[in-house]
Amino acid sequence: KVNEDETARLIVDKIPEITSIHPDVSVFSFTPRVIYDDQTIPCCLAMFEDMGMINRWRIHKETLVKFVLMVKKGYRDPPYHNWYHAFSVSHFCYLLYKNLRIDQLLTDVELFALFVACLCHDLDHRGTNNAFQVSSKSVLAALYSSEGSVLERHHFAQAMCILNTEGCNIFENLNKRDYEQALDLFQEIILATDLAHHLSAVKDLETMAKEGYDKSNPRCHTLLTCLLMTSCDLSDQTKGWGTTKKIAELIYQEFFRQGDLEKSMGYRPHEMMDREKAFIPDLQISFLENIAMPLYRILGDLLPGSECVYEAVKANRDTWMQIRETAKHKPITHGNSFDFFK
Ligand SMILES: Cc1nc2ccc(C(=O)NCC(C)C)cc2n2c(-c3cc(OC(C)(C)C)ccc3Cl)nnc12
Ligand SMILES: [Mg+2]
Repeated sequence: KVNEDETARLIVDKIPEITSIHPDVSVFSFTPRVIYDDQTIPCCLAMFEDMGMINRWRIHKETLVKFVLMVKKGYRDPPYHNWYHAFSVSHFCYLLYKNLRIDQLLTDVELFALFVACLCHDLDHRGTNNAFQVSSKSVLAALYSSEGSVLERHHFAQAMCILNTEGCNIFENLNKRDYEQALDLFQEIILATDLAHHLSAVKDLETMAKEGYDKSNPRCHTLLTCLLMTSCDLSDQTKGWGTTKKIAELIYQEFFRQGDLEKSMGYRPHEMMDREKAFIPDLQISFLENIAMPLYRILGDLLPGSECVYEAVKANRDTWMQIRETAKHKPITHGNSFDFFK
């Protein structure tokens, strides 16, 4: 439940000038996770404002405040897939807008749908993945497993519930055409955060990177919007080593809890979810080499000026390789997988 006085204060207070949140808030190296929890909503309002979305889409401030508050409260508190993940993902979308002028490649409806999708893309995440929904016969699997992307369909459904809540529909003043397009894009972008969907699109993304972006081609718009969403989703990997290390701790806390659940259900968990088998440096090196680096490589090919982002991800992969060498030369410890995080 959204408490009244918190809403009232946010509505009465002026939306802060974005640089008053932090002077470096619009540079790629800035880590949004340093922002205090009670500053995250004012920062979201400031990002909407700074991107000109409040005026462009005639969003009532009260509606925007209620919407963002409902979204923040719509996240549970697993180690990784919580509100701070959604907030940091949304901040990277703001960085793409401020630094790479993506407003010259996408329409303003696509940009708006993308930023709102960043905020909502993991709503009500339980800290377990799609495979677990099916193996545990969860309610979500019962609802969505026939179509696939079980979690992502739920995240979208939760977002629609918020938009359909009295006084929370930030799309309400869009004309009919923009409204329908925005909601279609919104769903498509959230479904694009399913890793399986991304992996099936990589070939087409690589072709587009080679042939170049054609602004008049609708397929290019769809591919780019999905690529920008997944780039935002993984953006913790584009910061310094301190963030990469901290995120690995959170992700494997979440993965190992799922593995423990799977063991208690009589299943043998995936190695990356088994705290007794996982060797995190190897797992992170393969995730960065097979998923993250190719993704930001394509982004760098398509968006001049974003090469620095790819270089940051590569540097983090290199650091994991150093960690791996050191950890491998240590005597086998029978501690748990987080030992080298000490
Ligand atoms: C630091 C970091 N390590 C990860 C290590 C492994 C995996 C994983 O699922 N491996 C499964 C095997 C079959 C490949 C994901 C990881 N991961 C993600 C992530 C990305 C996702 O999909 C998009 C955004 C489309 C790429 C979807 C869900 C998640 Cl949790 N975000 N950060 C991470
Ligand atoms: Mg997700």
